[in-house]
Amino acid sequence: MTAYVLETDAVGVRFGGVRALHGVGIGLRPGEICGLIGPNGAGKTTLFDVLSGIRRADEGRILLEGADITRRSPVWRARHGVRRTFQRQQLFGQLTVRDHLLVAQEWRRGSGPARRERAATVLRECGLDALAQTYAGGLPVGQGRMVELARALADPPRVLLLDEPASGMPAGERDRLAAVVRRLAAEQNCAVLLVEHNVTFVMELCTRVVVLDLGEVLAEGTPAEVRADPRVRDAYLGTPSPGRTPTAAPPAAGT
Ligand SMILES: Nc1ncnc2c1ncn2[C@@H]1O[C@H](COP(=O)(O)OP(=O)(O)OP(=O)(O)O)[C@@H](O)[C@H]1O
Repeated sequence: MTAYVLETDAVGVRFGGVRALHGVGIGLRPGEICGLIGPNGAGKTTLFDVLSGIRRADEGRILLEGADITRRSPVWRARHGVRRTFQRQQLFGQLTVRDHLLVAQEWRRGSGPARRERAATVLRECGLDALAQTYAGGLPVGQGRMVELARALADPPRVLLLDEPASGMPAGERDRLAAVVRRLAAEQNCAVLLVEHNVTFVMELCTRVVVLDLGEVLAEGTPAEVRADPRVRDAYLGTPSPGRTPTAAPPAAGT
């Protein structure tokens, strides 16, 4: 029995001549918060697409608790607890915040009162109760991201993939986001994989970090190990060692 709840085995994806992912093998353990970082174009979103089933890998396999789910649809995966958010917000402007959480539970066909109670609990945990009746279309970006997180939690996930969840959030909301994610991992044993360009946020929140560069895993380890790795500094952290030009602008620190 594998220790991983979700893992990739030698995953490869090509876009014509571009090798977006090559031989990628990562594993997520229940209850861990893992950061996924790397320069623009490293393959982070493509990996999320493959994990959530939106894109089919050209090579390799995706395993959920050891079972091959490579050919399973995004809906199947979501119903088996693999949830994600997107880099670009995906809210329904004409629905209220609360309706987003009710719709997310619809497929279970549980009782209406139970779903409403669950929605109220999650809204409270995410600090959104005051916005329950607000239409999502008018929300500022940071609050919109929080609603996306709440929607992903409405039906408790086993794996949560968060694509730049803190972008556009003021510091106070970022703290709440971090608290919600920590509780989810610690209390519900959910595995969290988080793409984020705010390196300070990643290093503080995550227990492990995977670094992608040019479609391959460049390094992985604790935040301290990854920060100290000269290859990561060269490729991403913006402190190149002599003789190499960084492939991307240095990421924002603490913004
Ligand atoms: N639909 C597509 N068609 C062609 N090439 C693509 C497509 N999607 C991604 N790519 C290419 O695949 C590579 C990986 O892109 P991806 O978006 O996964 O990187 P990323 O690490 O998420 O980047 P960013 O940090 O900018 O979001 C890049 O070279 C990108 O240009």
